[in-house]
Formats: sequence, structure tokens, C-alpha cells
Amino acid sequence: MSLGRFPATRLRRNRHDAFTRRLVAENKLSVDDLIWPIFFTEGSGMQTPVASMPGVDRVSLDRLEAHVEPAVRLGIPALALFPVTPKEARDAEGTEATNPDNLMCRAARLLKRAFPELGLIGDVALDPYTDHGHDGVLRNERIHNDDSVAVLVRQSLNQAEAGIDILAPSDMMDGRIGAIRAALDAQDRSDVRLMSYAAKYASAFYGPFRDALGSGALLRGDKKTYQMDPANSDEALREVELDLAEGADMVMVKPGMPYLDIIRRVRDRFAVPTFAYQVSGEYAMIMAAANNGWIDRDRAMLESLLAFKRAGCNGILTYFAVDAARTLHYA
Ligand SMILES: NCc1[nH]cc(CCC(=O)O)c1CC(=O)O
Ligand SMILES: [Mg+2]
Repeated sequence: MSLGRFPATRLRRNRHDAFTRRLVAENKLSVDDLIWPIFFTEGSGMQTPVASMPGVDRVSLDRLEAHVEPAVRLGIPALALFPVTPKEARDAEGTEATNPDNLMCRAARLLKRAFPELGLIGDVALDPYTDHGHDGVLRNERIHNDDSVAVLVRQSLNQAEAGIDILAPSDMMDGRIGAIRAALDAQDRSDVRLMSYAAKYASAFYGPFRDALGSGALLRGDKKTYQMDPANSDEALREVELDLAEGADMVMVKPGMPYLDIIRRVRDRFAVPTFAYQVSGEYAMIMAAANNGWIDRDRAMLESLLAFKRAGCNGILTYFAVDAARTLHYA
């Protein structure tokens, strides 16, 4: 006997075959974890690809129901809605955000009628509506926090009225969760959920999204005075703590893959429903490599989504949602 020559514990044993690997797997991705962000436009008969996001289209409202139907059939629980506002409807104050007949509200009403069970998540921020491309209102070339929050509150009530189930403020103004929650309560809308983009970083990975919305070319300067510095991690915990105290039901970390450490810290510290946004640039990277034949798209897609689960996410906003759901169903 040459005890000591061989390890008593051989972790490879549990990797021996597929059934054992299935038995010992710690995390699992399911369709229930997927939130699908979609883009839609005015007009009719339109379906225009986003060049920097292969496979992602902007569809006109008349095509929205048909566009969304496969996601519903696959069991995706919720959509995140992003309206592509025409240039003419943008102004310095983002006034269109509070118009009860804006594109967002019409889309919400249409989808609620067509798919009553489908969760609708409304983006709360002014960048689709401002002519300078910022998420808030500009005063002397600065984004004014409290004036922005006042508009965001009206935008939130407007979306809730149109049938949005979950308001998702992505603007990063201080105090907006508390202000929105108070306004909802005052209108007897305490059932509207708030998914806060609590730790949202000033990131290069939003580029393709801004292409999709047409806000990138308009953007004056950058968003570093309100979105977080990628250097920071403790600060993310303070952001999350404040949003929870102000009435957020769920929190989000964004972008996703470069910030898995933040997701894990948030989940460990607060043990609240935690989400990540696998943003446009992350999607674009995987698609670009896959379309060059450099990585296997489906495997990279599923591995990246599983990584969010492992990091502690309850769910993921991903442009892969429909393809991932299909893969999971037919796996
Ligand atoms: N309110 C803006 C907003 N909401 C969602 C995204 C990015 C999503 C993505 O890149 O997929 C952004 C971009 C930004 O902050 O400029
Ligand atoms: Mg904050």
C-alpha cells in the first residue's frame, strides 16, 4: 500500500459522466431567469436590424405582437421595453417621457391586451426623449439631480397608468427610488414593483444600445457624473442599500459579465432579488466572435448566462433571451 501516493479525494470522479455532472451541478439556468429587452419604433411594416447587434431588430408597433409572441410561447416571464423615439419628439427636458400617448405607453397597452400574463418592465430614464441624449435634464451643462427626479416621477406614473408592471429606473439620479415609490403610494399604486438599476456603471459596453436608440450620436459628453466609476465596488453596496431603503423590490447590477464580483457582493450582503443586465456590448462581443467562427455561439451564450446564476443572480436581462429559451426547451 502506498498511501499518500494517491489522493483520497478525486474531484474528477464527480465529473466522470453526464448523469453525475447533472446530479452535482450547483446552478441551473432556466427560462424563468430570462428577461428580454426589446426595441420598437413608430411607423408600420418596419423591422430594422441594429448593425452593432446582429440578430436584434427594431420593430414598428404594428409588428410588436408578432415579434413578442415566440417569447411568450417559450415562457419568458417578462420583457424590458425600450422605445426608439423619433428625433422630432426629443427636447431638452425629455417632455415626451410624460406624454400618455408616447410610444412606450402605446406599446405597454398593446402588449397588456395581447398577453395579460406577460410581465412588462419599463425603463425609467430620459435618454430616449432628450435631444442631448442624457438620462436627466441639463442645467448649465450639468445634469440637475432633483429637477431630473421630478420628471422621472411623472414618467413613472405615466408608465404605471399604461400598464407597466415593473418600473426600472436606469438613470442613476440620487433619491429617485424614494420619490417614485412615494408618488406611486400617493396614487394607490403600491403594487407596482421597482427594479432599480442600483449599481449602474459608466461603461463602454452600452455603445450598441445607444446605436439602437439613436441616443449615442446625440450624446453630449459622457455620463460619468451620474453613472458609477468602474473602479468602485464598496460604493455599489451603498447604492444598493439606499435603493432598498427607499423602496426598491429588486436591484440590478449593470453591465453584467465584467461586474460579476459586484453581483456576488450584493447578493451576499443583502440577500434580495438581484438581477444583471448582460448589456448590448457584451452581446455584440459574443456575436462578433461567433460570426467570425471564433467561438461557439450557443455554448458561449449559455455559459455566460449560467455565470450570472453562479454569481448570485435571480434573473438576467439578455438579448439572447429568446435563443436561450429555445435552446433550454430543446436541450
Ligand atoms: N437609460 C439608459 C440605458 N438604459 C439601458 C442602457 C444600456 C443597455 C445596453 O447597453 O444593452 C442604457 C445606456 C446608457 O446608460 O447610456
Ligand atoms: Mg443611487
